Amino acid sequence: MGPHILKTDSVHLEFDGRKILQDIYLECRQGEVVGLLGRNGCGKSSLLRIVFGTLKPSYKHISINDMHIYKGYDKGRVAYLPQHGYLPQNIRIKSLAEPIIDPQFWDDFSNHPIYLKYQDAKAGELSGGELRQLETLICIYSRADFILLDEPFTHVSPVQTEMFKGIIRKCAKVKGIIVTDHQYYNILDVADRIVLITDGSTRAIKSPDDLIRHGYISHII
Ligand SMILES: Nc1ncnc2c1ncn2[C@@H]1O[C@H](COP(=O)(O)OP(=O)(O)OP(=O)(O)O)[C@@H](O)[C@H]1O
Repeated sequence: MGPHILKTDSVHLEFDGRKILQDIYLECRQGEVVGLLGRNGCGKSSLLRIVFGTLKPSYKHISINDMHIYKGYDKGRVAYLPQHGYLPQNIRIKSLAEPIIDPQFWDDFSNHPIYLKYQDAKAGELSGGELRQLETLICIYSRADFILLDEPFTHVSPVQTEMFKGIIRKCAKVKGIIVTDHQYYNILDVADRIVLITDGSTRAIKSPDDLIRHGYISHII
């Protein structure tokens, strides 16, 4: 069997009569990193939440290998790193992580310094940045076939960003990963393909110049 393919199509999302998403096609195959870009408020987080299953639009069609799925999180097929924390505060990190982490990546995860340091601590005992690091690692190394990452680079130091990019590339050898962040240069670096959301629609980006043409960046740094 070929690589699994997650397809998201025909999403229609409105808030209070305001159209947010209307002409969406987003595909992700196991083995690739798809970068999702777009201006503030264009609907990137909403789209990831729709794929994960925690936001219900008026219409959507989501499938894995052309089999319709209702909620990405069912059967753990899709994992999602939200912009804001998701780990419960009062359970030890070790107990939280063990059932979530993909066994093929357990050695990588469990030897990571942040896990070695905090495996017996509870989420509430970590600093904001440390917690973000740990949450991001747990999500990327999770058992899901498809990983959705919402702003993994935003609250971490440059050296952590480089480390995350390496882990994303490694895990994407066997998983499909969709990642969004306003650090677009890191997205351009880590992604195999770029999709931009503008005016409620997805557009395939072929070169950084397309990002200028669509008004997402004014120049390339
Ligand atoms: N629960 C809600 N009720 C009303 N409007 C909402 C709700 N959630 C999101 N929106 C609106 O939908 C639009 C898309 O929001 P979303 O968070 O998906 O954007 P985004 O592209 O992820 O933005 P950013 O880059 O700033 O994080 C925004 O205009 C936002 O105000």
